[in-house]
Amino acid sequence: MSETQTIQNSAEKVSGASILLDQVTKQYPGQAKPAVGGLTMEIPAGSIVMFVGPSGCGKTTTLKMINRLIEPSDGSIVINGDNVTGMNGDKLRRQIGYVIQAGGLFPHMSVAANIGLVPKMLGWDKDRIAARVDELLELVSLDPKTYRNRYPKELSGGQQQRIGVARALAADPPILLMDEPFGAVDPITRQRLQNELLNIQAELQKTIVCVTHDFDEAVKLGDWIAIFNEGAQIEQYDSPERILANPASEFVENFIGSGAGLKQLTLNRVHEVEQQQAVTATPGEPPEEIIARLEEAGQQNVVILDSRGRAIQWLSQRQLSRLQVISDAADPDLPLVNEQSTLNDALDAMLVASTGAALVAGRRDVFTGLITVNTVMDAISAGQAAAQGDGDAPVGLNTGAIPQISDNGNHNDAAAAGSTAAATEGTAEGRP
Ligand SMILES: Nc1ncnc2c1ncn2[C@@H]1O[C@H](COP(=O)(O)OP(=O)(O)OP(=O)(O)O)[C@@H](O)[C@H]1O
Repeated sequence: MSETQTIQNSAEKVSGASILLDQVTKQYPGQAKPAVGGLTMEIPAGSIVMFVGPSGCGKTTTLKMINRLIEPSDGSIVINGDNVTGMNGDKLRRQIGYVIQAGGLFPHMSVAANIGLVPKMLGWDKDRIAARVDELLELVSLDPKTYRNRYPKELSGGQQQRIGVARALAADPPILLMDEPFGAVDPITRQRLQNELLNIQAELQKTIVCVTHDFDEAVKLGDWIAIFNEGAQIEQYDSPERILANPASEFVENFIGSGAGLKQLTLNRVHEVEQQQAVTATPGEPPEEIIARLEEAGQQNVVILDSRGRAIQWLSQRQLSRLQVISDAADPDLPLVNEQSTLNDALDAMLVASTGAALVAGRRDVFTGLITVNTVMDAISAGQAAAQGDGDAPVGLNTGAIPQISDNGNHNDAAAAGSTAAATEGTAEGRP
């Protein structure tokens, strides 16, 4: 790939680019063993791939070789079919978003200047940069008027992290690399940021490679999870469902830890299951009219929505019958979940509120319906059954070149035989 080349976006809806690590090795000077040893790995366009594994196993080194912040000692990085190993590193990095813990923002630059950094380097004019900054602030759920002129120290940890994501997305790169992006925030903010990332991804379909220490985070965010052992040896590279249902080795079993059954709950998100419609009303509506509507619909409870369609109260017929007027006060204890929340989060919300259902909010927190305990239980059983099937995981191995793809789209027999032989010899092998 020449220095003037740019990464081409994939065809169709996916704006992400495919990445292939082709027999990549990193040997740091003075180290006995390579930090990354002969790693071959497909990262499909438009998917989220999570890197997990014990400390020092080579996750960050592998990530940083993709944008060549670390130069591989051997092997190549191929993006959308183009070998980028010889490309100018700075130019490559302007086309790959990079997010690190706590956002990695420049403290002396305003939010707008931080976000506009790469567009400015790319020579965009001022108006275009300003419009892009505002658009990205909206995307990460921060009001542009309030935040564009602030400095990083005037932001919470979660807000800094959002700006970090906005900055990485500024020039609309096809690839986003994230190194422990949510490591420095509290668990609730972390959950919210994870949900936001999933919302953004649903819209943008980037290729996201993310290093995390948190296996639950990997399960929640990943389309695919790569579990590495020392030297970036792949122990298993597969869907979260299948890793949980069929760990490839004792190492993976230990890594998942106890409670694999419960982790299944984090596999499904609220938007993937059916929601029940609810009777809704607005503040000021006469309670007796609402009761009449509930009776007609054969329902017990009504959801009160504010002027922006957000749920603020959830009242039973009995509560309604005692009220003169429906106020516009928001009940702080509502069992509220987001469409991107996991079923685990939804069950939690129901348990905390001692209710058999939770209220679901979609984009901009608009109420979309109810999720019930029964729906959650059914989804868990269905998920467990589905995880038993064989699927088409991307290739990940440390045993040589990527197997050739035959005309019918399968990896050919010779390569498959090679993989099997390697696996029998006890070499790390990503496909079960
Ligand atoms: N600049 C360097 N020089 C020499 N050795 C290094 C260098 N950077 C990393 N290493 C070594 O390479 C190995 C892999 O490090 P890397 O940071 O990629 O691991 P990691 O899996 O990301 O770890 P962690 O989860 O602790 O962040 C480690 O043994 C580390 O000590």
